[in-house]
Amino acid sequence: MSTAVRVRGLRKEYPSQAAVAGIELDIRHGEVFALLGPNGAGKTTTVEILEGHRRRTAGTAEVLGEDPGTAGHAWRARIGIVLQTATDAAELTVLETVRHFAKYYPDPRVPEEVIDQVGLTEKAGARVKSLSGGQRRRVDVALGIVGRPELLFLDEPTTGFDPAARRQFWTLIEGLAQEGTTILLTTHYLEEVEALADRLAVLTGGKIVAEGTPATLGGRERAEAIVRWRDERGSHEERTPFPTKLVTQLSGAGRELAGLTVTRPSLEDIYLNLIEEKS
Ligand SMILES: Nc1ncnc2c1ncn2[C@@H]1O[C@H](COP(=O)(O)OP(=O)(O)OP(=O)(O)O)[C@@H](O)[C@H]1O
Repeated sequence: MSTAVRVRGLRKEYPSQAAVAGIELDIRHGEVFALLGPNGAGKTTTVEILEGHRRRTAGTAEVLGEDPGTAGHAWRARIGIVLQTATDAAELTVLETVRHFAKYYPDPRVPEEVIDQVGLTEKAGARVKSLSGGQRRRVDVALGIVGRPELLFLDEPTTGFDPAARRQFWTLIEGLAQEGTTILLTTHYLEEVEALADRLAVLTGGKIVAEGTPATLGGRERAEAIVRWRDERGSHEERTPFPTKLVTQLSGAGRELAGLTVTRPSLEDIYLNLIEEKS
């Protein structure tokens, strides 16, 4: 797989602080990559530089083979963007809005199909300004994908979605990924990362502090398991790298262990540890 996004030594300095303080990033074609980090970590700044919407102070960035700071219309037609702030509520209907945006692209998706994919078919004839916040966010997603982008930027795409809409959105993203779309996602939802991302990077204070797959981030796969059980002496908890061995010993000759659970740290546990260590 070749590289869709390549970033070296990326910096963005404001008079008061460095919002991005030297980032290296490689995202392969067809990959779903998540950027995570607390508020103010530099995620949106990074993504906006890669979209060509913000100038960098130093470093290099290559997105679909071009420098986003100087790339032109043809490049812009190959990327899709869902910004953090919702589309201005217009007088146009959902269908009119999606049709309007489709005209900017050389090979757009069929507007009605896109509206169906984001679950807004019943609202196709409604004015965008009459929609709820979560429904408007779905319009944003529709506008981000109508141009059939090779690379899709999603900045906190599911904020304001109800749980069912979020699941539906994940299915949509999985479908786009299967078609080969490269996706760069920022989100605060760890379960979203677990469901969608092939790889992720954690950003704090403008720096990448960890990178990996959801299963391996921060040594997650090597983390000790916690075994909990109860017996006549009370509740017990033991940490061990070998939970199967411990459970086998405890259960002896088939003895049933009351309240037995074996847990490993969740992605959220790992993430929160990383953030705490670095702050
Ligand atoms: N135009 C600006 N002028 C000065 N500082 C800015 C500007 N834009 C962003 N910053 C600062 O840069 C830092 C990074 O902001 P950024 O929006 O990239 O964070 P983020 O990780 O996307 O946060 P969130 O999760 O809240 O969206 C913040 O401290 C922010 O205050």
